[in-house]
Amino acid sequence: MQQPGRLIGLGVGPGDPELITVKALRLLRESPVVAYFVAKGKKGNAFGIIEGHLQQAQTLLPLVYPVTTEVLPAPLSYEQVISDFYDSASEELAQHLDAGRDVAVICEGDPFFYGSYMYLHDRLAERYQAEVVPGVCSMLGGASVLGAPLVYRNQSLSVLSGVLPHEELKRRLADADAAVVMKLGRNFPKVRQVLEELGLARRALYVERATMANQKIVPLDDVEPMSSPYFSLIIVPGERWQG
Ligand SMILES: C[C@@]1(CC(=O)O)C2=NC(=C\c3[nH]c(c(CCC(=O)O)c3CC(=O)O)Cc3[nH]c(c(CC(=O)O)c3CCC(=O)O)/C=C3\N/C(=C\2)[C@@H](CCC(=O)O)[C@]3(C)CC(=O)O)/[C@H]1CCC(=O)O
Ligand SMILES: C[S@@+](CC[C@H](N)C(=O)[O-])C[C@H]1O[C@@H](n2cnc3c(N)ncnc32)[C@H](O)[C@@H]1O
Repeated sequence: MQQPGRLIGLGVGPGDPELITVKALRLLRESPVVAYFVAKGKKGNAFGIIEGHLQQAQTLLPLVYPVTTEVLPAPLSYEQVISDFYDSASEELAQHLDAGRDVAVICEGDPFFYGSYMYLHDRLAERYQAEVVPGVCSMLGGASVLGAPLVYRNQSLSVLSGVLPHEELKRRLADADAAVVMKLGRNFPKVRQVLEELGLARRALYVERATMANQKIVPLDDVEPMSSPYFSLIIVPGERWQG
């Protein structure tokens, strides 16, 4: 019987192509099938990071999100559409794995840090051998380009989703020594408002597409509310410790 292929979750870092690990690069080059998530009509951030390393013989498997920001007509629900999408993407991968081919799923940043790969992993890792290669995640790429040490001594770091409702975000930020707020995009105006209400806006730093060629660092006050892209984050660094 044919030995099944390996499922490989491959972190490729936050954007700068030099921030990929030696191991990820080796496994990328060795994988006959390379899968990647991508929004409709876009090139894919993860794909853009590694495309220069691809060889002709490799099979490319774009996994195109059926929806990211679009409003769905009733009776479709976002959760159902997304869950069906992960089911069918998993089956597509399973066909290659059953045929003995390794599949590398390339992931922007780290695969297990808010990565879509997790949903494939949850569906497939019990059936196939799975290997995950960590990547430099966006908040660490962000801290480095912002020149912002994150946490000193005994401080704790809160990683928050900008999708949280106003009051919950406020409660969690009020308690945090240091924080990273992910998933800005349309959530940006709410997040900035919360930071202002807590008196944290002056400490907060904002970056779009950290470490990518089109990276943009803008003072929080100057960000156009509706122009913040999904690939942006805010860091509230821990108070400097006079060590
Ligand atoms: C709905 C929404 C809300 C939310 O974030 O919760 C959401 N994505 C939104 C927008 C959006 N997503 C993307 C773009 C194009 C970006 C561009 O190309 O510039 C845009 C913006 C646009 O389309 O304009 C692409 C994308 N998405 C993910 C990755 C990375 C990866 O998968 O690794 C990549 C890059 C792939 C690549 O290119 O490499 C991953 C995730 N995105 C999810 C949800 C989760 C999956 C669904 C689920 O299961 O719920 C998951 C897994 C995160 C998770 O589960 O935490 C939010 C609407 C917010 C709003 O309303 O404004
Ligand atoms: C679906 S999560 C993917 C996170 C990724 N797996 C990681 O390890 O960072 C997408 C969110 O990560 C953040 N993000 C990812 N890459 C980024 C980058 N290069 N610059 C700024 N934010 C980024 C944004 O907050 C975005 O909404």
